[in-house]
Amino acid sequence: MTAELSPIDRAKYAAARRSVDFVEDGMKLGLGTGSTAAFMVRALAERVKAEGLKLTCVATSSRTADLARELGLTVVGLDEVRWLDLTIDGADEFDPNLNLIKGGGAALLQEKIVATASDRMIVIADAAKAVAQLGAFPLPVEVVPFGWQTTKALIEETLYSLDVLNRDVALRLDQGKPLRTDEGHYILDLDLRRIGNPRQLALVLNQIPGVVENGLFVDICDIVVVGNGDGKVTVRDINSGRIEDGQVDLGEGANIFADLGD
Ligand SMILES: O=C[C@H](O)[C@H](O)[C@H](O)COP(=O)(O)O
Repeated sequence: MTAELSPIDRAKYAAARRSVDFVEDGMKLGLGTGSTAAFMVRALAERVKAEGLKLTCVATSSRTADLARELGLTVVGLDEVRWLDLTIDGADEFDPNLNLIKGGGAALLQEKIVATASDRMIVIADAAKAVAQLGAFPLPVEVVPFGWQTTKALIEETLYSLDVLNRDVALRLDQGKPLRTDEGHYILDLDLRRIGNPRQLALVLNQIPGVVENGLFVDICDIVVVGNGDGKVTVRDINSGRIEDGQVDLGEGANIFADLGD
């Protein structure tokens, strides 16, 4: 079954599978959004079933909440628990300092709130998401629909004042209409090619009226678990500097992949 999966999906599964080893009984857990996070939710549900773990989960999107509930996980609102032990989520890019671009799946707002309210954040990714400098992936910025074109112009002016050379800003569409986030906002994708100073850009963008949040996660992620198509995984902890290599048995994913219909 796993042989039919693309190498990228095997890499995502490997990272996801390894990440759930960090989950302990009784934890309050943040569940990320996206294809890698979906593998994690499935791997987590298998562990919960097999070991009878008692977990309280907070989802970062309606999609993740639906999937987690469907798989029998207990999902509550963030305000019911206030603080989480751990959040596991995907990313669109991560740099050597474990700063991230997130929001490719339009869930960056809830993702940032949940990750910030967690003792630790683990990012799970295939190796292609590792970059020397953030920015090849267009940076998602969530804006309110009211006056969004004015907000877009203000963002462009701000990028100009920061000497950002490439500053293409595009409204994200879904079937020809502006994509709406779970909160009803729009997403502007900033194609910047290179982000020299993610901390500065994140702060400046959030000063612009109409901007709700941006997809730069600076100093939020603690651990990255990087998966490869052959099941090899590397765990890197930015706080301790520890790097650990391991291997995930891709055959263990057979149930999960079968559920996906692959
Ligand atoms: O809004 C979506 C999230 O930030 C995702 O975690 C991110 O886009 C990575 O998604 P995927 O695992 O599908 O590449």
